[in-house]
Amino acid sequence: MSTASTVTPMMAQYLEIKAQHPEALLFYRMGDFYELFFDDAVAAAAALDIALTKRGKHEGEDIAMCGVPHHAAENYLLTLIRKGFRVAVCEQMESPAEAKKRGYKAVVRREVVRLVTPGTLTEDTLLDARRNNYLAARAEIRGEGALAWLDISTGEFHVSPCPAVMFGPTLARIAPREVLIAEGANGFDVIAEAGATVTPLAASSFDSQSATQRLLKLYNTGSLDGFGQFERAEIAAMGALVDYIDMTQKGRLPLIRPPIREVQGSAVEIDAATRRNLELTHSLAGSRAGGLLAAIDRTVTGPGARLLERRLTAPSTDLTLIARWHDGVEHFTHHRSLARDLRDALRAAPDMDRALTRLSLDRGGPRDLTNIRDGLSAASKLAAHLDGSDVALLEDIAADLQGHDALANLLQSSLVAEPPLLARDGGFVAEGVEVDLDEARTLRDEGRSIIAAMQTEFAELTGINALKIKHNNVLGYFVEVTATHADKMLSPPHSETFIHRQTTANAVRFTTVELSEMETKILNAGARAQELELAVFARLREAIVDYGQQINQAARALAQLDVTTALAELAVEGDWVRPRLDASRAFAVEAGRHPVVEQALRRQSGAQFIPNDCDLTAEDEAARIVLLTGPNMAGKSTWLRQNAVIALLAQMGAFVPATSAHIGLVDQVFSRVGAADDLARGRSTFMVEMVETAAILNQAGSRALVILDEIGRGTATYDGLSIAWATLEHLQSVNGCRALFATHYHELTALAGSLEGVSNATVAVREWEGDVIFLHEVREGAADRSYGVQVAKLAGLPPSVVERARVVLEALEEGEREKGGKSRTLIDDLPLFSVAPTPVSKPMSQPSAVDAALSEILPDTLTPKDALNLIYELKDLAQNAQ
Ligand SMILES: Nc1ncnc2c1ncn2[C@@H]1O[C@H](COP(=O)(O)OP(=O)(O)OP(=O)(O)O)[C@@H](O)[C@H]1O
Repeated sequence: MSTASTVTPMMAQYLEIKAQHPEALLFYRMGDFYELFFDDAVAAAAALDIALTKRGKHEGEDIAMCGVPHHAAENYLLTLIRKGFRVAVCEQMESPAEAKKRGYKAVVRREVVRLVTPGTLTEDTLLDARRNNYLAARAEIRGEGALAWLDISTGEFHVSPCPAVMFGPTLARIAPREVLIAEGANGFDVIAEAGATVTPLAASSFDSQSATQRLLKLYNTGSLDGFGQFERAEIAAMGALVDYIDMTQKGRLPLIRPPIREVQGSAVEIDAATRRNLELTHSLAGSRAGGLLAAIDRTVTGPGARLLERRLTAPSTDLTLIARWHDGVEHFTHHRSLARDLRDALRAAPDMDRALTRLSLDRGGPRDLTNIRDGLSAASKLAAHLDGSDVALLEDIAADLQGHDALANLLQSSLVAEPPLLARDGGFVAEGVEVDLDEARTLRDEGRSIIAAMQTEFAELTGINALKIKHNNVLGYFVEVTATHADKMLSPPHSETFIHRQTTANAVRFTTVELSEMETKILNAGARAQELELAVFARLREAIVDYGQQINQAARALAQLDVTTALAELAVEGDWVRPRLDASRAFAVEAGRHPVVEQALRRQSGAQFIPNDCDLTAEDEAARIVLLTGPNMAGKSTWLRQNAVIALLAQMGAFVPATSAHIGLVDQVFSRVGAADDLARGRSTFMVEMVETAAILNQAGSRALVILDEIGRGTATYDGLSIAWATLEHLQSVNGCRALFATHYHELTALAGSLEGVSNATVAVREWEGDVIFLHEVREGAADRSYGVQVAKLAGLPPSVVERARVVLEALEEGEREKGGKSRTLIDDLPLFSVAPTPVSKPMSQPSAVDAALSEILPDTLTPKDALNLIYELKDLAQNAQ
C-alpha cells in the first residue's frame, strides 16, 4: 500500500516540523488547542494525566493524539518541563481565511516559534519569583575550561574560567537548571549530579571564532575588550549560550546584559559537599525549609530574594566590598524607622528584570508595562527616602534609583491603573493618550447609541416616525420603513440620501452614505481600537527596551536595598553584630550561635540556644586547629558548623549571630562529616568519607577554614584513629589552615601537647544519677569520657542492653588499665557470651512458687513459731527456683 497517498497535507506538515525537533514534544497549534500526536501524545498524556485519543490513520495505524487548550497551556508546559521534557511550540502563522486565499486545500502556515527548555523560561507562572533560573554552558579548549551562565529571565550573564576540578563545585554554587556541553565532551555525570538537565550541542556551537561574531552582534560592538579580557574557552562558553538562546527563541534575543567576568578567588570557594553539610540553601533532607537561606531571608521582593541567595552561595573575598555592605546594614540597624518605611515601599516594587526580558522577547503583556511603571515609581520614592544618607552603598543605590522620570511619566500617563493580562484584550491604554483611539473606543462602545441617534435624525428628516435602523448579517445596518412609505423614500429629495437596498413584502430597506460609513466605522472600531492600542503597546515597549540598561540598574539597586534592609532587620531581630573583618588570620567569635538550630529550638521546645566562643586565631602562616571531643548529642556538630556559617555570613555582608566576631578573611570553606551515607552516588560510606577528606587535604590553603566532624568513624577503630591522626597532622603541617576537628578518638587529644597550634576543647556535660545532662557549653580541655552508654539510654535502648553495656564497658576500661590496652586478650577475658543478659522486667508469666506461697499466708493467724518455719520454707522455695 502506498503510504504517501494516505498522508493528509496537514499531517505532512506536522511530520515535516516534527522531524526538525525530534528531541522535543511538539505542541502543534490547531485553533484553540495545542495538539500532540504519535509518541509525543502518548508521553504527554501520561505526564499530564490527560485523555489520549485518536485522530485518523497513518500508515494504516491509528494516530494517537492528545491536546491542551491554548489558554491554559502554561500550566501544562510547567508540568512537562518539571518532568524533564522539552517542548517545541508551533503556532499558526496565518488565519485559515488567509490560507484559503492561497488555494482551497492550502494548509495554514505553521512555525515553531519557541523551544521551551528548563533553562530558557521567561513566564512568571513557569518561574520561581525568588530564585534565579540559570542556563549554563561549559567549554574546554586545549585543556583550558570555562563556564558561562545566564538567567534569560533577568538578563544576568556571567562567565568564569573553570578548570575541570572546579566544574562540580561551581555548578553546586549556581545550581543551573540546564547545562550545555559539547557533544562527546566530559562532564555529563557532573551535571547530572548537580541535578541539572544536560543538553548536548554540536561542537560548532562552541567554536570560539563564530562565538566571537555572535557576541559582537549581540552587543552591536566591534570588540569585546570593553567587557574584559576573556580566554578563548570563556568566549566559546558564552557563544554557545547565545547560540542556544537564538535557537530556542527562534531568532529573538532577549536583552542580555554585558557579561560579568568572575575571576577565580573573588568568592569563597565552597564545594558541593560543604554546601550540603552546612545546609546553605537546602536542609540535609533536601527542602529549602530548614536550610540557612530560609532562616536568614527577610527580603520582601523576588529580585531581593534572588540576590540574597547569590550572596550566600558566593560570599565575597573582597574586604572593601564586604565593608561597604556592612556599612549599609549598620546604617539601617541605627535607622530602624527609615528601614521600615523603605521595606514598605519595596513591597510595592514589581520584578522589573523579568518584565523587561519578556518585553524584549515580545512576549510581554500590558502588566509588564505597568510593572516597569510601578517599579520606576517605587524607585524614585525610595531614592527620596535615602536622601541625605552618607553611606557610600546607599548613595550609589540612590543614584541608580533616580533619574527615570521621563519614562516613568510616559508610562504613568499612557496606562490605566490595572490593565488586563493580554495586549490583544485591549483596555490598557489610558483615555486621552490618542485622539483616534478614544474615538475608536467611543464608536465601539457607544455604537448602538450612535445608531439610535441617527435613527432619530432620519425620522425627523423624513417625517416618518416608524423609520427604524436595523441590522442583519446579510445587509449589515439598514434603514427600514414600511411599504406605505416606499414612494416617499424612493422619490426626491429623500432618494438622494437613501439608497435602496431591498424590498420585502411589508418593508423597504435603504442605506445611506453616512450609515454605511458609520457601519464600517463601528464594525472596524473594535479592530481599530485594538490596533491602535497595540501600536501604543509597541511604542511603549520600544521605549522600555531602549531604556533597558537603566532599568536593569534601577532593578539591581532595588534588590540591593531589599537585601541590605532585610539583613538589618535580621540583625536587629536576632541581636546580631557587625563582624570585624580584615586580612589577618584571626578567628575569634564570642558567644556565637547557629541561626538554624537556634530557630528550631525556639520553635520546637522554646529552649534557649547556649552561645559558645571559638578561638581559632592563627599566628602568621601557622596552622591553628581545635580538637573537639565530647559525647554524642552534646552539640559538637552544631558548634563546628555555626563557626563556618558565621564566617560565610560575615563575608556575604551580613551581621553575625554572636556578641563579637573578628575574622581574618577566609577564601575556602570545607566541611565534612564522617560516615555520611551516600547511597545515591553508589559509593560506600567510608569511600565517600575518604574521597572527600582527600579533596580537602589536596586543596585547602592557608586561608581555608576546615571543619571535620568525626572523620574516620566509617571504619574499624584503629584504622579510623590512624586516618584521623594522619589527617590532623597533614592539616597542621602541610595545609597550615584554621580547622575545627571533632572526634570521638580520645587518643588524639594527646596531639595538643605535641603539635604546634593544636589545642583541645570539649563540650561539657554533667552526670547526674547515672544519666548525662547536656550543657552544650564548649570549654577548653579534653572530654574525660564519651558517655556513649548514657546517651544510648536516653535514646531508649532497652534497659537490659544499657545495663549489659555498662558492665562490658567497665570490664574493658579495667582491662585497659591493667593490661595496657591489649584489647584482644581483654576481649577474650570478658565473659561476653558466658552469661545470659539479665532481663530487667520478667515476662508476663505465671507467678513464682515463692509468690504463690506468699499470697496464701494470713499473717494474723500465724504463731511466732509458724512464722519462723515459713521463712525457712520460703527460702527453700526461692533456692529451688534458681
Ligand atoms: N549550643 C546549643 N545550645 C542548645 N542546644 C544545642 C546546642 N548545640 C546543640 N544543641 C542541641 O543538641 C542537639 C545535638 O547537637 P549536635 O548534633 O551538634 O550534637 P553532636 O555532639 O554533634 O552529636 P553527634 O556526635 O551524635 O552527631 C541539636 O540538635 C540541638 O538540639
